[in-house]
Amino acid sequence: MSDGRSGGPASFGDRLASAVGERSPLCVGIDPHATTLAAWGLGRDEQGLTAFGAALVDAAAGRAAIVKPQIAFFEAAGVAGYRALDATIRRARDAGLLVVADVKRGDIGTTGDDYALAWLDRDGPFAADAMTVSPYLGYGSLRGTIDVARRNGAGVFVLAATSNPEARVLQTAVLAEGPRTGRTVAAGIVLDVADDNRSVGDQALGDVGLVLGATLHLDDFGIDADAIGTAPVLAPGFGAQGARIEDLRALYGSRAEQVLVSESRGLLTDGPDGVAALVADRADRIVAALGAAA
Ligand SMILES: O=C(O)c1cc(=O)[nH]c(=O)n1[C@@H]1O[C@H](COP(=O)(O)O)[C@@H](O)[C@H]1O
Repeated sequence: MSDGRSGGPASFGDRLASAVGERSPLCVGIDPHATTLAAWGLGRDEQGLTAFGAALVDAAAGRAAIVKPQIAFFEAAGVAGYRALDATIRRARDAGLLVVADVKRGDIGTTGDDYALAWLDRDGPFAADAMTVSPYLGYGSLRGTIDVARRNGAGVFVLAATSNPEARVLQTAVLAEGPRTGRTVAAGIVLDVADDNRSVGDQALGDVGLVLGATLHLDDFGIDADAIGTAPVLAPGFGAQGARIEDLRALYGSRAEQVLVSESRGLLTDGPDGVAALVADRADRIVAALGAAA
């Protein structure tokens, strides 16, 4: 890994910007659902999960910036699943892909620090480039996690407005105290993340990203797209959950260029041999959507 300006590892934001520029802002979800494994003739065991991961990684290589293994589907197979996950992450890194571990971790500070070391330490067991984290124990509880990430040239994606409909009542609630009084919970998180990225200078993309689902309208959550600042946006919800790549600009406005279009099940419909064509289709459609007038 090349050195960054401070002599440490290159930042996640800079590495992500390069990966997007070289390939595309597509994030290929690696979600080995039991039903898909069965349909593909694979077992929910080390061999089957490793084969699934390899098919997705090989299809993503050269076209996607990043892959996102959903840890739940590996964890469901226990220790064997974690061995398959390890093989999948290594294969992705060897292919030049960035990896965001979709673990949705979040705990009190001292506990959170060890989650971060487990997933993001460059010499740690998984050494992913980024992980998803939940701020619902308070944004401040993520401080140690973000510090570990930055020290390792890694990043985090903070859940702000998630794609699932049942999140809305919580994430649109209005804060009654603190510096973000009067803002929605989701908008408060967006502002906290933007401040965090601003605090480390002038990277084109920050190391602290946001999860803003593509199934919702930012306005409905009280979020102003400009407030996102330099945060990269992980946007699940395309494909199986109904969002359309063609709506990228309508959904994310001034920040559409910072969005990682994330799709999982939608890339699995044509079997292992069909993934590469679907990945290419999505990458082309993103380029077309971003090329279209705002
Ligand atoms: O953090 C995520 O990736 C995530 C956040 C969110 O708001 N909604 C969401 O669906 N996800 C994840 O994104 C993936 C979506 O999968 P598909 O609906 O099959 O494309 C799953 O792994 C989800 O856990």
